[in-house]
Order: sequence, then structure tokens, then C-alpha cells
Amino acid sequence: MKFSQLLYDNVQEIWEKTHHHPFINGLGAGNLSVEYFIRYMKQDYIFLIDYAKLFAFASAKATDLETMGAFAKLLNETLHGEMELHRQYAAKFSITNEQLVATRATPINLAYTRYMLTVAQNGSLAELVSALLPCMWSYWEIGKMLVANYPGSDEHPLYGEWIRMYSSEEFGSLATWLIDLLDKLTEGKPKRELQELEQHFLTTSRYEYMFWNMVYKGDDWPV
Ligand SMILES: Cc1ncc(CO)c(N)n1
Repeated sequence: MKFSQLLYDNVQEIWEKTHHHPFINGLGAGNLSVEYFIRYMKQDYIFLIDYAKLFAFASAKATDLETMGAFAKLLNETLHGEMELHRQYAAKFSITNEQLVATRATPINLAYTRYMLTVAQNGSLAELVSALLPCMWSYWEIGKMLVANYPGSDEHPLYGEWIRMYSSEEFGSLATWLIDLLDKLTEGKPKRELQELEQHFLTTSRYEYMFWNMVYKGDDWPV
């Protein structure tokens, strides 16, 4: 069995629960409160700044030029593709770029990004990829699930664009590339090392769920 299949099986329950979360259902059904979506968009924007940095770390840790270039491309895509989607949404709600970057991270957002940045700074490339893979992979799964289970959701005037981005073949091919890379990086690795990677993947899958739940509930600093 491929290592990525083992990772997938380990988190099936968590991802399944995410697919049934009211925030995700609201996106699919098109009746998610705009207030909640704005909350998500702002938190996700600052999340993506740190997420982009992970690709810079990965590029530096790569041992061949092709991998180095692929991570540089991902860094670029995040800054100018994915974050542009957020900037366009923000503009619709009259939120300026200055206001977007000034968003204060909630405890869960901060904990999630600190976790990944710590792995990025101290861990191997395989560790880093294991920690960041649930971001890309779980979003692609959500995108595909929404298109399959909520026909026409990708045409929704507000949420359609979001769904089209994350269900797109282009996004899927980036996720697939990362999955394949991790399978290559882990070939022949001892069980003890693999278990550490499984733990990273499980932890950030949990954080992904918690991120959705946080923006739905409006969790923030209590004081
Ligand atoms: C929290 C989070 N995880 C993953 C993605 C996908 O890149 C995103 N935009 N935000």
C-alpha cells in the first residue's frame, strides 16, 4: 500500500466529518451566512501568508532543481492565485487589502500555522510535506464532494467561484503532485519515521476541521 493511502485511511473519519460540517454544507447548498463567509475569508487570508512561507521552506529543503522549482511555483500560485481569490471576495464586501492583512489570527489559526512553521523550520522535507498536505488534499476533496453532491453549487453567484477553484483540475493536479512527492520521499523509510509523519498528517487534518468549526462558531480570543 502506498504511504499516502495509509494517511488517507487514517483520517477518513475526520475528513468525512468535515464534509458534513454545517459550514461546508452551507457552501454547497448556497445558504451559508455571508457573515460567516467573510469571517472565514479574513482568517484564511492571513493563514495563507504563513502557508505560502511553508512552500519557501520546502523549496529551500528540496534536493533537486525540479522539486525546488515546483515549490517555488506553489509559492507563487498561493500568493497570486489563491490569495487573489480572497482579495476579490474581500473587494466585494468593501474590505481593503490593508484591512485583510491586519486581521488578527484566532487561537486556532495561530496554533495551526505555528505548528506547521515549527515543522518547516525543524523537520525534514518529508515531515513538512506530511504536515501541509492535508491543507491542499482536504480542500480538493471538499471541492470535488461539493460538485458531486450539490449539483449547480459551482454556479452559485457568491460561493461558485470558491467551489470552482478548489474542485478544478489545476488545483487537483497540484494536490496529486504533492501526494506523489510524499510517496517518493517515504519509500523505504523505517516505520518509526513514518509514524512521525502520520502524526503530522493527523494533527493538521484535525486543525483543518477545527478551522472550519472555528469560523462557523466565531471562536476567538476570550479577552
Ligand atoms: C485553512 C486552509 N487550509 C487549506 C487551504 C487550501 O489551500 C486553505 N486555503 N485554507
